[in-house]
Amino acid sequence: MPRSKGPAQPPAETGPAAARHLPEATLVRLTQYLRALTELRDAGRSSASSEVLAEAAGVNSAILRKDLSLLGSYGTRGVGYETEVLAQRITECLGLTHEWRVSIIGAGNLGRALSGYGGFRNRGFSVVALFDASPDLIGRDVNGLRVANVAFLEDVLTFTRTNMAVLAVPGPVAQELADRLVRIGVRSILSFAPVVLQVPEGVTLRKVDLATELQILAYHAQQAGQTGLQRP
Ligand SMILES: NC(=O)c1ccc[n+]([C@@H]2O[C@H](COP(=O)([O-])OP(=O)(O)OC[C@H]3O[C@@H](n4cnc5c(N)ncnc54)[C@H](O)[C@@H]3O)[C@@H](O)[C@H]2O)c1
Repeated sequence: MPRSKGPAQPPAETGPAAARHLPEATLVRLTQYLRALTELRDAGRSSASSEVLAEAAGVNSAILRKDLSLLGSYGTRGVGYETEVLAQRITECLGLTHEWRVSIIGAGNLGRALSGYGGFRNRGFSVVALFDASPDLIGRDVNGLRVANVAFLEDVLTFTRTNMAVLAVPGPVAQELADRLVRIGVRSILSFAPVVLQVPEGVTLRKVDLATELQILAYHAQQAGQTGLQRP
């Protein structure tokens, strides 16, 4: 892998949390604790009990205490957790003290919407490039980014020091693009393409499928006795 030419990688995490792999469900909840801590801190709370924090995050307080103990954070009896200190601890654990430079491949409906989403930047993710293959889109200004020609993917990824990529392209081209990303040294890929992608060890691939989420919702709705309209 061309490490000298490829995109920048943040330094490996150090410290206690780096030594272990946290369970996926814990990682999801850590992002919820971080959001809750930020809200509590902005509201002037310098500390919060596990119950208050759990309620703000929408989780069970026993689970919260267990999750935070995995980070070595136990809180203080009678005081709870210091919001600033805990927010910093979670930020470090999630790797959010590093700069994450995200390129989006595919400037269609989804890619354009994602590139304009303001919530990435204030969580530490900068969208640095947007690519497409269509002559109708290449060169167009989208949310302050000029759509780059995917033919120059490797050069632009290197130039922009991209270390995370989002695939918002049709399924049939997704694997080839994932392979190109991996070859240039991108190790974190989020795919919206409705296909199974293969990546080598050491590359983290996450897939988002809103249809699956809706199907799970439908299951729960049905279990709760709700019914949709009968499909024709
Ligand atoms: N996972 C989900 O929940 C979810 C939701 C919506 C869409 N999708 C999927 O996301 C993808 C994008 O959806 P959309 O609605 O934006 O589609 P779209 O057709 O609007 O956009 C796709 C874009 O990809 C570009 N493209 C095609 N081949 C390319 C290549 N080789 N390199 C770079 N760009 C290329 C096209 O020119 C187009 O602009 C589709 O695969 C769709 O099925 C997933």
